[in-house]
Amino acid sequence: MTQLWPAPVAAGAVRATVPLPGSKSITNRALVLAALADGPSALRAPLRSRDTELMASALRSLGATITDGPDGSWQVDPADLRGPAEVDCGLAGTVMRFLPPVAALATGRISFDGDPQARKRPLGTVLDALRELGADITGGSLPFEVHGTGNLHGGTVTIDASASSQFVSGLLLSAPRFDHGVTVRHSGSPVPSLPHIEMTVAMLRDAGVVVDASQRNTWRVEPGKISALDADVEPDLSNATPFLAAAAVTGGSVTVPGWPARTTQPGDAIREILAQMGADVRLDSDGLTVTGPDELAPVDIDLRAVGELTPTVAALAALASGRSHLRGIAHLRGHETDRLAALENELNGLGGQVQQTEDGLIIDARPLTGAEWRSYADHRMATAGAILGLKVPGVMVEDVATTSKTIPDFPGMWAAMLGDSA
Ligand SMILES: O=C(O)C1=C[C@@H](OP(=O)(O)O)[C@@H](O)[C@H](O)C1
Ligand SMILES: C=C(OP(=O)(O)O)C(=O)O
Repeated sequence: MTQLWPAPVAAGAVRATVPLPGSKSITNRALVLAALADGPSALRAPLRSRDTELMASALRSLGATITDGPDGSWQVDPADLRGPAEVDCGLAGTVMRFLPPVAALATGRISFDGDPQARKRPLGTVLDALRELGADITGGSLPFEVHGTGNLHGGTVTIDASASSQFVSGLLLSAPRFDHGVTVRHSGSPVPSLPHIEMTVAMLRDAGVVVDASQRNTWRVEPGKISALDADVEPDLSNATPFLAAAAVTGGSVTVPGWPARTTQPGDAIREILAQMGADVRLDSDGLTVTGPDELAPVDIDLRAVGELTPTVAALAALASGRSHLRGIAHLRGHETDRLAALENELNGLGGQVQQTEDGLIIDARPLTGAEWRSYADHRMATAGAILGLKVPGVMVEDVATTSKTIPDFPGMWAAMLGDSA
């Protein structure tokens, strides 16, 4: 039976301070680097959610030791990686794209599978690239098998990464351990989510790896050791966006403590987006504080670099005045679900007026009425439904539990934020 979560309506302006768990993208990169490093690593304040637990389980099954520290940290002891092993990717893009190169560096047979929707996500580009770099792989999408020999030749490979920046990040993260490192060249329509590749490059450099990213669409990683990590994981700024949106749509004020002054996380772009929509946005020693206006202004915006913010921005746009145009996000059709179709269907199901374009969405704000809001196993669809429910009575979010992909207790955090105001 479908489980429906009655999204709470805000009784008034939402006022709260909301601490956020760690970044998914940083945690899963750190786990991969730590498992390939030259000594034991410590990760403080990692995200503990489905995507990161799946990454940790997979690395454990390959031989790494990952243990819980008393303060919620993760200690990672690398080891010689070996199969046979079975990797469950769930619906995590980071697991299905970052781990095949790691598996190619292990010995033995390593089989990969995931959720039914994961089998539809683009992946063949990574597997073909690994074959070109010397790996033995059977299959072109989930499920597939890597037959590791303990090392990989590496070298130069040209790929089309227009469907996902994770194709590039996955190859770069393991590349210091390839015999000849790697040079990845992109050829095709523009690569989405470039800040996520910058995050990969920055984390490799922090671990002492030499990376040349000076030429557009080309990344070179030199072979060499990966130094053990001793790292504090930043709060997840993309997961912060539904909470900040709560302030924006209710004329309230929400503070997220620990917002980094400088970051490679694309979620930082929410500051500019909310300011453009008329919110007051302040970053100071308390963190990031967003205060909503009486009415949000529509936006015309290219989200290619920050596509994972789209469900939040679409919910904001549906509650703003006038027409918004979200562009540059055709690749969202290969995310957890086809997010353009899902947002169009569900917003129109509430009485909205939304249409897909070739590379985005046109959203005309209309008075909305409550109805079932389907999540399509997509955590960010579920949180978008929660944002809408603050202002639209009767929004029933199907499968809110899917938020556990990247947030351990979203309904609890949402209720805590609303306190007496729901
Ligand atoms: O590398 C990462 O951690 C991510 C890269 C992006 O993927 P795409 O480039 O496929 O959009 C982003 O949307 C995803 O949530 C996380
Ligand atoms: C696209 C996303 O996830 P994934 O890492 O599974 O690609 C996301 O979190 O919005």
